[in-house]
Amino acid sequence: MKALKHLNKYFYKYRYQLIIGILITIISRVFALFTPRLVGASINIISDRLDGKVTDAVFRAELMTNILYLIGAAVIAGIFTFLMRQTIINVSRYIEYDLKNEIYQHYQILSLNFYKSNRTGDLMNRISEDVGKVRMYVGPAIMYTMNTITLFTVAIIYMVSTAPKLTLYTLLPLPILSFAIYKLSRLINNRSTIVQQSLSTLSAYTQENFSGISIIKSYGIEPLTNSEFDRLSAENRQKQINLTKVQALFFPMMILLIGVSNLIVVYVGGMQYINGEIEDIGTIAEFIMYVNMLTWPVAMIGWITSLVQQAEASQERINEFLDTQPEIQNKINEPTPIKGDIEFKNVSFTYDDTNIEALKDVSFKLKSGETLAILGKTGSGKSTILDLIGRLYDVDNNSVLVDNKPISELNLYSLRESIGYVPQDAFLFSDTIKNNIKFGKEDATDEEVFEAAKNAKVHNNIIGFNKGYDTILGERGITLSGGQKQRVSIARAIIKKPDILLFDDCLSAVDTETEEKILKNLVKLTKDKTTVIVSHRVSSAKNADQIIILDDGKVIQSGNHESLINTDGYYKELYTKQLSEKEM
Ligand SMILES: Nc1ncnc2c1ncn2[C@@H]1O[C@H](COP(=O)(O)OP(=O)(O)OP(=O)(O)O)[C@@H](O)[C@H]1O
Repeated sequence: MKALKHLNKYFYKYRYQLIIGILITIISRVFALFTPRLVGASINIISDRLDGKVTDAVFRAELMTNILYLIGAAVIAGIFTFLMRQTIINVSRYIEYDLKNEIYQHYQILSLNFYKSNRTGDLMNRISEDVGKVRMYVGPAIMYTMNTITLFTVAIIYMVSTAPKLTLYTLLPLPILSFAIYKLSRLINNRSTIVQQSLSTLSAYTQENFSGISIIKSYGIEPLTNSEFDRLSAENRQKQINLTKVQALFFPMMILLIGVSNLIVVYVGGMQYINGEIEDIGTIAEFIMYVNMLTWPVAMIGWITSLVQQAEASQERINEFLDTQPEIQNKINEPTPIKGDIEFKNVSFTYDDTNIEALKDVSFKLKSGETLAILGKTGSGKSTILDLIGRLYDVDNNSVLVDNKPISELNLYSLRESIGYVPQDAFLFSDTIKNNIKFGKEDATDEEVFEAAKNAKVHNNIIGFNKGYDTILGERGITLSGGQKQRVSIARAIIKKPDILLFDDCLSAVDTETEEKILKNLVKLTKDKTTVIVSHRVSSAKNADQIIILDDGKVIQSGNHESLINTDGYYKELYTKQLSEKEM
């Protein structure tokens, strides 16, 4: 139960609703338990009438009163049972909502490394499946526990006061029932977990195939994917059948044990009545009703135990993530305005997970408003420099400085707010084009959106779509071309008007003519902004104040366009090669 302690703060938050819920549960059960007593009393009065002990008038009056009480008790018990669900189950839904938000907010602050070491499916599972299992503890488990305790306490008081010996015999099979249900529930849960796992394998496989459908079609491997799907599906079917087998045992077992209890009541109760140990025949009817009312809650004890065990396991998995501390911590609470000076002082950086030394002794200094272009072969460390400027990873020795301060001494959120980042693989959300651009500035007006799109040279493409800026992208909508995606992504960054702009090879899918036009616009827009452009093309770098060339994490050349084209080396070779390609 240690892991479930995490939920105590929520129980405290909803304490009043829970207390009311518990009181309502008690009231509903007390009223429900009037029924057996009233049925017993009604049979007794019938028996008395048959024996001539009461007059017809008394018989009619008493029977009628009992019937009215029975209806009244059933109605009240019904209303309170409704309210019981409305309070306790509602609280469980509130707690489920709060817990999901807590987990989601925590996910948001965790560092990139966390996302690399955990699979997306697992993150999703913990926030949906596991939270669902925890809710079963918060809601149904608590509700049925209260239900069982109240029902048991009141019923046993009534039963012992009526016929103590018969009570003992009646209750004998119940612990066996509870134990059997517990065992069965565990078996059911184990098998459902196996079914869940096989379902997620099946859906992960299907999802991946749908995403890569164009590859599957162009390679003509549909028969292969069909037979793999068939295999996974057959596996899942077998697991479902195994689960159904044990599930099918649940009700027969309950019916068997209720039957045995009923038999005991009829047999032992009948013998006691004949022997004169119990006075009224109505007691037997009353006890049969108790047995039937108690069987379900007793079975519940077994079920609840297994629910709590599952919730405990799920909460443990949730806590494992909630206890994970973000590697990148914000140490400064007050916002720090950012000017945009950037300096790398002999920066070396190794990725923990791969042990790849991506940067080796890299140094450069960029004043606010200046532009730096980074060129180099693939895998030479260019994107890593941008990641370090956005503090997606921390370097050990305070060697990355922004505004002359170690980057870790700036407010993390101020830093990130001041950055407009265009990644290498433009990611667009399944939303309208307009909202995708406004992502950079939520309160942007339509005019600002159009202007950003014009500067990114994508406006004309967008207005060419039937729904223009309201065109939905992604799975539910149209697919943009690689170059269009990159340009929407640029518009998203420039609409923000950030102090620092980071472009990661974001014009690679754009033809050179459009690139030229976008770069022209960017020169105007980034005049007073610190800009870092990663590229494989000289055309993107030539206007920069500074250019550095990386090779295997090291700076092998630096300078500006003029100086570099006059020096033998990577830049000059690239320039000559790209110039001749252009002329061809
Ligand atoms: N998140 C990461 N985790 C571990 N290793 C990484 C990570 N990102 C990059 N690397 C490694 O670090 C090295 C530098 O990668 P980086 O992405 O900075 O290169 P790049 O110059 O931007 O390459 P490209 O031009 O292909 O985009 C590569 O060897 C890469 O495999």
